[in-house]
Amino acid sequence: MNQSKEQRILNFVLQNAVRGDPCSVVDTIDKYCSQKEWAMNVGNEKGEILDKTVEEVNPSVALELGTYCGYSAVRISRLLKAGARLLTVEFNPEFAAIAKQMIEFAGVQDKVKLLEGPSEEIIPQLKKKYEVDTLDFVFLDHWKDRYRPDTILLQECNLLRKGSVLLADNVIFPGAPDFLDYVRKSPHFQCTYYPSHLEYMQVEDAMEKAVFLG
Ligand SMILES: O=c1[nH]cnc2c(O)c(F)c(-c3ccc(F)cc3)cc12
Ligand SMILES: [Mg+2]
Repeated sequence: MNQSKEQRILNFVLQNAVRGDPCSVVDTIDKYCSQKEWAMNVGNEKGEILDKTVEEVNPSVALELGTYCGYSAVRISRLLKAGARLLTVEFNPEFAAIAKQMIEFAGVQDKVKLLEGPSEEIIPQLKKKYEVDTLDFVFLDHWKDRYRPDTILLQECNLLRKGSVLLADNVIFPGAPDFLDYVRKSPHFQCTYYPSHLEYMQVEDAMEKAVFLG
């Protein structure tokens, strides 16, 4: 049976990146996806905005919604301090299987817990099943129609504390207008807009940072 694009990306990393070196994994995925096949990794330009936000927050507990091939899970976890952890949620089992191998090859498996299933089912389990108190950082990079409901669900589950930082990818393309409207109008969030470009393309995109005010 012929390979999926995601399997081709993983194979390229296994053959060309340095095992145990997260930066080489990130750079190798970017090389493949800019030169051979486009894929929906956050990419290097928006990835630098992600890096700066993670470094600023320096989270002990981080959540990612939308693992895909593991690019941003590797990118985020390479910046985490000793003992800090990233929980990453992926709905698609094929993507989750690729991401698991990507995370292990990068050598960040001790910092990353990959949770397979729909975000709306996993978020309510984080406190009891995954021993989360509150989240310091949340990267929203899954399905654009879930950004707003999952942000509300995180609040309902008391997973955000004063200062928790949400960072959302693709708020321009494909776009998450209801999410932007919600966080920008809410008195509980302080928002910042970061214009950028769609990964590997000269198409406008942006990221939105929303700090929970309690
Ligand atoms: O579904 C997505 N989840 C998370 N991130 C995405 C992304 O960064 C994209 F560019 C895109 C995308 C897909 C097709 C296009 F033509 C343009 C952007 C989709 C997603
Ligand atoms: Mg994205």
